[in-house]
Amino acid sequence: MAENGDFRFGNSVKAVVMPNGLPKIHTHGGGASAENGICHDDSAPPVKAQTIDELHSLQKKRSAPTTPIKDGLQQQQGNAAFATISEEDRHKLQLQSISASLASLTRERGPNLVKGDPAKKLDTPKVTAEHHHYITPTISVSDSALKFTHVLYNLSPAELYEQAIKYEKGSFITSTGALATLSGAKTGRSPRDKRVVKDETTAEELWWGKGSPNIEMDEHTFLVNRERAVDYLNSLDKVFVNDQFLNWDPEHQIKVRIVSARAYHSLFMHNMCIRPTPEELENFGTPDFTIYNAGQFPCNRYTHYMTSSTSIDLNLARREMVILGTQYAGEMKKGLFSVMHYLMPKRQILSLHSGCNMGKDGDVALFFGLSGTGKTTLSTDHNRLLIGDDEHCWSENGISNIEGGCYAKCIDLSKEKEPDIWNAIKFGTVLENVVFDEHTREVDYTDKSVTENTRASYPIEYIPNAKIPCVGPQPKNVILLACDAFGVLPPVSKLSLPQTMYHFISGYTALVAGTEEGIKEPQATFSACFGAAFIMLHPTKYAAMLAEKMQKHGATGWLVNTGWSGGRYGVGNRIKLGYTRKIIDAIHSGSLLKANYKRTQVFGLEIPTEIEGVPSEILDPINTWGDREGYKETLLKLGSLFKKNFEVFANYKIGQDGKLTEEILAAGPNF
Ligand SMILES: Nc1ncnc2c1ncn2[C@@H]1O[C@H](COP(=O)(O)OP(=O)(O)OP(=O)(O)O)[C@@H](O)[C@H]1O
Ligand SMILES: O=C([O-])CC(=O)C(=O)O
Ligand SMILES: [Ca+2]
Ligand SMILES: [Mn+2]
Repeated sequence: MAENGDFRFGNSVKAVVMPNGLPKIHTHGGGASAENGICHDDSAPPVKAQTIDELHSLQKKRSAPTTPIKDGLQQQQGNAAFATISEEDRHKLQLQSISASLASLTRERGPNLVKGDPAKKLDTPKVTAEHHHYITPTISVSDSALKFTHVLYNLSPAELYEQAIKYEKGSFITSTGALATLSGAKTGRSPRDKRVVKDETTAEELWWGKGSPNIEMDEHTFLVNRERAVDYLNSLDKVFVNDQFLNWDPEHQIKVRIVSARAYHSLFMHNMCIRPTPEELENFGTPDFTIYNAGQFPCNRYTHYMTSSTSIDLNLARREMVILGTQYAGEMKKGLFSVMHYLMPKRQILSLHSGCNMGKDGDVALFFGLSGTGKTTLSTDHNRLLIGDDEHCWSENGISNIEGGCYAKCIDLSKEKEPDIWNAIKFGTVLENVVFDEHTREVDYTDKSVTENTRASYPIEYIPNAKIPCVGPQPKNVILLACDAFGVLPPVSKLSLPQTMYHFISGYTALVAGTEEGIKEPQATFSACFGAAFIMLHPTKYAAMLAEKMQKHGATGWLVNTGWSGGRYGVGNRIKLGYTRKIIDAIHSGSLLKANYKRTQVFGLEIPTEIEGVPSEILDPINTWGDREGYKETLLKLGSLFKKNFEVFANYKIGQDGKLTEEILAAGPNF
């Protein structure tokens, strides 16, 4: 026993004072422990290891089964070629595919890849190493051709936590188990740095010019940036690779690959995209779309078109996206959303910046709105099934979520008002840019020290009543959310179809720029289709599809103001979330459809006179303003902002005959 170097405390321990003054601990040799009836800690069976290394090797067992080997019959039926090959070959194919993704387009060969963490020394990296050959290697190899890049492929959240905490500054575990991270200098998206390759096809198909989010770049510049990102990624010791899916409708699902430099990015996408089962992963094959996220590595300002150190580049023909100079993870999520806004309409499927939930009776509601208007907050509803909080497709099959997770705003998050989101912030959840107590690691959700755009990204199944698979039937209600900081839009109005189209194309919200001190002017924002930053085609294309689908399926449109009441920002207050929830309940239940309505001035909106659980006097905003003149003035001001914004759309025809266009124009403010 003593020879093994262990020692134990007991009444037989003798202290002998050593020359250095410290007592030497002396223990009895074996056998004597039970003698005096004192239970020693060797009463448990001894550990089944002779060395520490051996002990550690016992701790981990091989990962859960890959697909069970299919029986002969299934194989004959042509059930996936992958099932017939050995695991080793399958890994080889996977590495080959990743090496092809990461290959430079100009060098003779792709990077040397090896699977696994470089920190875990592998005896024989050559065995699993894989590179992608273009032509036979020549003698003129560069240093980069000699090094290995480790691939951390579809790691689990636990593994990604370890990577983040060990290697990424600013990564911590919060008191509820979430992974707190910093996204670096950028804490939001950079729409002015998002470029799209303009080629013969996209020049025709996409929306370009004033108001469009598609800032052009040429193919060559894209390749320059792509090479820069790929070289950067290959220069690292390791890269993270996620192979995942988008769209819960199996008929229109796409396969995406995300190559990134940070565990934070890998965990974020693990949460946000649809997670493949081990079997689906084995049969993944070649991705339909690939993101190269070089994160902190900037673009070269000498490169044509570059106006800052950040560039987010989309190439639809190559089905690739390159991210340079921003670590904000939302860039990947919303970049893929842009891709869906191109691919889906080609298949007559409408892509939507909306939340979606479903009642127990199968009634589906969509929640449109710009950032911060309440899509996530209101679609996450304890009494209903959550289909998704941000991105959906509307097809002949019904509604399907594009994503596998949610991305909730956290500023001022409270357990009482948003219990489901609060409880979703646990192990596996990425918490971006929040501030926490350095000792207890309790998050202070009111703290805006890093940014106001603090976020939580979690898998959708963290919401207890998530609807898995995330699909639902044709929608019954289409709810347009606006956070009106002017305080003149009614808390709820029922819309005609042309009005729904008018407000969908307008895409209005108004937030306040600086919320810190003093009263600042609310800033009206108009963003076509409630998501101009992500659409690829002209807004009227999406609007026509929405009109056609709403008409066909008899959906009712609503406009809900989740913003100010009782005066503009600085005078009034934001409508209580509890009231907005009651309004939404009345829409879902169908009771609001049967209410009595009156028509408002200027916007011509139909507003109900009564809603259960909501004080009737707030339903018409004029009642809540002390200053009636101020109300009228502000209402007219907002009306003219709407008119001015809509001017650019006045000349477009919507739908086949253009009849709807006249009706839509007439459905705007009238004064
Ligand atoms: N009456 C209200 N209705 C809805 N949300 C409210 C209301 N009052 C305050 N809020 C707050 O407004 C915010 C709405 O943000 P939410 O995350 O739902 O935005 P979102 O529409 O999902 O935006 P994004 O597209 O950026 O994710 C939440 O922080 C919520 O607590
Ligand atoms: O994309 C983001 O950063 C967050 C989001 O959902 C939006 O802005 O609509
Ligand atoms: Ca959201
Ligand atoms: Mn969003």
